[in-house]
Amino acid sequence: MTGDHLAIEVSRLTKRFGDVTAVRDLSFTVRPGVITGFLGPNGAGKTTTMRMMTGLVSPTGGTATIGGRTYGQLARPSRTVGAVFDANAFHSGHTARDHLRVYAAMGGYPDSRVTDLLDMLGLAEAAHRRTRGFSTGMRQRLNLATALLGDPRVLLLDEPGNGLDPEGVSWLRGFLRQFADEGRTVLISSHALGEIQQLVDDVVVIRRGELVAAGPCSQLAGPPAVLVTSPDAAALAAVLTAGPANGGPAPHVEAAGPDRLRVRGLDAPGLADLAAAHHVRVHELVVETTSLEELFLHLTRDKAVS
Ligand SMILES: Nc1ncnc2c1ncn2[C@@H]1O[C@H](COP(=O)(O)OP(=O)(O)OP(=O)(O)O)[C@@H](O)[C@H]1O
Repeated sequence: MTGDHLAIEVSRLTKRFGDVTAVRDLSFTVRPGVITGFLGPNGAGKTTTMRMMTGLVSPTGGTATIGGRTYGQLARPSRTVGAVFDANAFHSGHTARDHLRVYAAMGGYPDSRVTDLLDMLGLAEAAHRRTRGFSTGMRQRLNLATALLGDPRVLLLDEPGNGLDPEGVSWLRGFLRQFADEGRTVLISSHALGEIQQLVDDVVVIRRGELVAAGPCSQLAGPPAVLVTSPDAAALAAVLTAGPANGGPAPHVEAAGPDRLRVRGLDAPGLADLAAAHHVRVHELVVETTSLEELFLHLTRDKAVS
């Protein structure tokens, strides 16, 4: 199956609940083969959007399709899309195996699939324990197992990092990476960036139901800046702003302290070489990358109303 069959396409999606517009004219694409983070502050509309992707909520306007089809148009939806929404949606008296068997029976999947998934998600030893005693991490794994029953090619996870310990996050990262490396599509929502920053390749950022930014993290964050410390900072700034001898664009330079400059548009080796060529002393070079956290705060900050 080629990638396009696995892309999620959200087009002019809108959802109103009475007076509340939870999602407003939202459009973005989620591509297969990578992990996409769906980010936004609490109440931004992430869950509502994901519920519309899976037919649990019907849009007021627009469409959400998977491989060109709405959820309702998919022949066997659980073979295409697996979704995890609520970490606590278990019958507390059921064991992990019971829980999976109920869903397997509903989807028409064999018992052997239940056994395989319990193994695959590290739940084999807990298979006969009642879910009421499960930790958050175990609940998340069981939810994931449920979503994976149909061996779907698209996985939607709503706040999967919630309550996971570092080991759980690391396990989830490995699991999702493998899933994406097989060319499948992964969309995971979060309002807590720290939880998914190490996990995602692309991001879709929304705020108050509207798109704020979308694309690969590396592109959104922009090229890294280089912080250079030099006792000859003024001389270095002059050399830099004069631009390269070949007439190419000059890097952008700003003061970042008495002996420091922040330089964009020239990488650290280029900067060091240029300084050496002009006999300008350099004491320190630090490459500054914008973290997703900073980007997110910047993008979702409430702008002053003019
Ligand atoms: N069934 C509903 N009826 C009325 N309002 C709703 C309903 N579901 C969601 N909303 C409202 O829509 C808005 C978006 O909610 P949603 O749960 O989609 O946001 P979210 O980004 O997932 O938030 P969180 O990170 O807190 O889970 C909120 O204002 C919420 O109160």
